[in-house]
Amino acid sequence: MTRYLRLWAELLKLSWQRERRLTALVFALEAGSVVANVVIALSLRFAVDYLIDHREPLAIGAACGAAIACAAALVANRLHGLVGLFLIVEKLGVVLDSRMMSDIAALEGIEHLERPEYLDRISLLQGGARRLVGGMWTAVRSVFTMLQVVLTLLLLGAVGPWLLLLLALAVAPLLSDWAGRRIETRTETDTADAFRLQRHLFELATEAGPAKDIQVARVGGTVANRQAEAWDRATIGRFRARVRAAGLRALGWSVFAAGFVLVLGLLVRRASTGAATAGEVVMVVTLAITLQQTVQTMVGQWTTTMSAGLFIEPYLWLRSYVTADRRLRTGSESAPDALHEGIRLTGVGYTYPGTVSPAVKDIDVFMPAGAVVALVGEHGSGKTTLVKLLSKFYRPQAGTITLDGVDLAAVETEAWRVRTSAAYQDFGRYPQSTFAEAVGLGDVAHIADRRRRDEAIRAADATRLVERLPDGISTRLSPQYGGVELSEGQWQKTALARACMRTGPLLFMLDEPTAALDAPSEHAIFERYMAQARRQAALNGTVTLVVSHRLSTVASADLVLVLERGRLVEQGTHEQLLALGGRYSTLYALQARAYEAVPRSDAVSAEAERSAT
Ligand SMILES: Nc1ncnc2c1ncn2[C@@H]1O[C@H](COP(=O)(O)OP(=O)(O)OP(=O)(O)O)[C@@H](O)[C@H]1O
Repeated sequence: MTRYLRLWAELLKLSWQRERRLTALVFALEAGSVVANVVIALSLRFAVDYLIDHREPLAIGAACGAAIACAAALVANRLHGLVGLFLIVEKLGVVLDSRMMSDIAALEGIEHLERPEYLDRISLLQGGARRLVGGMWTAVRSVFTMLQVVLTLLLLGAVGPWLLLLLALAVAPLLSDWAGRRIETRTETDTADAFRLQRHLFELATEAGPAKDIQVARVGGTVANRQAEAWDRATIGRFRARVRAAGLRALGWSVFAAGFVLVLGLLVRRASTGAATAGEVVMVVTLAITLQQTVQTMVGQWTTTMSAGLFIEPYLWLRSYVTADRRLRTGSESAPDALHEGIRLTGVGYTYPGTVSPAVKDIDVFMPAGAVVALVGEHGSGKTTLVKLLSKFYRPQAGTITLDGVDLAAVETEAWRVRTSAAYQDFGRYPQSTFAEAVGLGDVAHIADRRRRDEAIRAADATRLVERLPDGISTRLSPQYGGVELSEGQWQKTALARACMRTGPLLFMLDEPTAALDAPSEHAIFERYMAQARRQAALNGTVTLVVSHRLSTVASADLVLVLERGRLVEQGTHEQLLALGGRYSTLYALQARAYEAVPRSDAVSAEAERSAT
């Protein structure tokens, strides 16, 4: 609870700093509403008693006081709804949302996007900022509600201390709601994975890409059934929890209602014997109704506050995750300006969290400055993992990576990222941007540098692609944003051009950059990269690391690394590896035979395809 209180205090401070006047207004409205309710009860009491005593002017004055207080309470409530809920929650929600986004973006690693238990929390946080701020405001309101309860009880106590019994009765609905909320929250967390699964399956069946696979494989029915099962698992569980919680709440309210009837009966009996005045009876009835409404409000506020816990927990988790990430940040040294010796991996090993076998193990390799290094191997052999380790997305659990003898872990991650360029296998697409922006994002500091962008486009063999776009580089990359839909190969060329935006990286990584392109296209692009890599190498010793499945394409690399089940099994030049007659030469011979077997007509159409792109 202290964690929640600390968070609310922080959010309140934020509200005060950002929206001082509105925050003050909300506080004034809350206080006004509390005072107005007390004034109503007291005014009604005096109005009735003065009336019975035949002091009409005073009775009229008291009745007017009640009417004015009533109107003020009404206006305060309406205004509060507008100012408190809309302006503050909306405005602060936006601030908090962007804070969360920058926190997530500032994380060095990518585990939070890959591990299901982290993803669950991140997906809960999407759009949760308003609920968080709303929860804080509800907590503030409940302080005023409690003040209302205290004042109401003081007035009731003044008539007869036994009337305080009403408070004890009011605890019943609060307790029952607390128990109900616990059941609901627990079930929501337990069913979060089923909920995520059903959403994923729904998207799978309704998005153009996977829908094609599903249609061809004729598994639409299976996907639909699985989605329905996951949906049932999530919703039936949640429905049952809600029914149980509703039962508990009904019980709590029944206890309160029964006690309320009893207390009122007793009071009427006292009035009939002259132990209480008629004005007091009216005041107690008014106060009892206020108390009942206040308790109901309190329960509602409690429910809202606690349901915000669903977002507070992941939010607090995110903050401690971000803090831990910052603490774990190893590097403080700046990245070198140029590589003179090269990049060395010594005994590097990494096992993904939640898995048993290492994705890469005992990797010992030296990539000399200026070298073009090809990384080959079967699917799942650890190529991408190595690329991610070199990008500092993960920290090696064993061994070290050094740059000219300096441990990469000691180099500040931000500085290292600025000195790397990469086209990853699962590259980003940015469909809402223009082609120029999608390329320029590769080096935001130079996003408007036309010369650099044109060179990047040329290097990625994307000049003809731009010529075919209806608005050239200003074309938006999605029909939804008034642009065009790119093919997979065209997206890949865009990602490649983006990777070429940054000049002078120390490490240039291309993780299957041309997988969606035809062989001649890949060959042409690779040749161009090789020329560019050599130029870069001469300038600052750039190491170019290319992951590819087409061995013929990477044959001219200075060093070929062959990975098998996470281990580096062979390394050398293409010729050395062929002479070795091991894994590489077998794979190469297999691929060469397959190419020889391609009928000429296919080769011609591949060439024609290339010309058309
Ligand atoms: N995020 C992850 N969580 C758990 N295991 C993973 C994750 N990413 C990869 N792996 C596992 O690590 C191993 C190496 O994967 P990696 O992606 O590095 O292989 P790869 O050689 O790049 O494969 P491909 O050629 O298919 O891209 C595989 O067994 C894979 O299942």
